[in-house]
Amino acid sequence: MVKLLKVHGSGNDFFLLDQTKLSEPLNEKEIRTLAQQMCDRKKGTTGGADGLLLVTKSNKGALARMRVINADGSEASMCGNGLRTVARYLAEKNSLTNDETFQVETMQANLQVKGAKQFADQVPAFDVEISPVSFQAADIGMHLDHAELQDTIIPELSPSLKFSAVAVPNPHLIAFVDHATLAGDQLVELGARLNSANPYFPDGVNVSFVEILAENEIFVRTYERGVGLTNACGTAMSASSLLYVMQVLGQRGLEKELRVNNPGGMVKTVVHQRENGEYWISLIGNATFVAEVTLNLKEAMQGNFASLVWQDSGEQAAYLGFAAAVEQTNK
Ligand SMILES: N[C@H](CCC[C@H](N)C(=O)O)C(=O)O
Repeated sequence: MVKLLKVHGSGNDFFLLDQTKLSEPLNEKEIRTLAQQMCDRKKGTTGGADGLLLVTKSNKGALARMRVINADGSEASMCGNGLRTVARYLAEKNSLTNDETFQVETMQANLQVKGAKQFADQVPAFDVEISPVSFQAADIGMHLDHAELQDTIIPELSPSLKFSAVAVPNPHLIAFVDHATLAGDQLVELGARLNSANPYFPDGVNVSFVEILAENEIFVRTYERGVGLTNACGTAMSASSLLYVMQVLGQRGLEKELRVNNPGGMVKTVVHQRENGEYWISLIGNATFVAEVTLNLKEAMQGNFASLVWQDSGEQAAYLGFAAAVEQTNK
């Protein structure tokens, strides 16, 4: 029997598995199969998840490495909401204090993480670095007639929406929209189209619609590659904050705390610029441990969850109270 955690950041939910605790680490095929079986929203007895987060040893001097496996078994380079929960897991595992900064290795970079002030009673929060940022079509996997895309109409995608594209390093396609468009069907239509066989983003892309609510406040809704519509996507909220600062606020938006609402709750972001001009983003939000899940990995890989034991942490009730209060202030 193996212990996993069911975790979430803004309702973007994952199973977290510490591979270093297994006597025999899973191979690539087993990892893919486990993610597909456990994340299935209909088959799993636990309601599934958006993905699987794997904690492994770092070979690049970080405290540990995080791998992100989407619900369909594909691997993402990063996960902002997931990284907050992995940061909390590692801080607790290594008995670190809340303000101690440490590094987590991800596919493209070692990222700085640290504890943050809790969002509410029993709603612990973490602050994680989102980087590297690139606007180059090649880094985004974008095959349109543009080397970069900033606030531009692309008739093949929509006759009226203006799109921007950025890798953070997950690939994101983002449009600022009005409320009706944010809430309408277009996001799912476009997300589904660009994440099945298509000439523009052959490897898929995370698609987000963003509504500006106030000077320091936006709402982001995302259709994720490898998953579908999610409650929230951390890298999408970071990418959207960056574009909002670049295209709307300008210099005065740098180093400023933004409030980013999403269907699963709310996070805060801060956009920074290094001396060499490169941008990076701080993503600050809840890191909730919903339950400890004990199961037999071999059985789970076959979609058999009969011997699974679910031990609730009680944190989710506190999170739901917080999310309800956020929704109330948004009305
Ligand atoms: N939900 C994650 C991102 C997953 C990205 C993934 N869907 C992909 O790029 O394939 C987040 O909080 O940042």
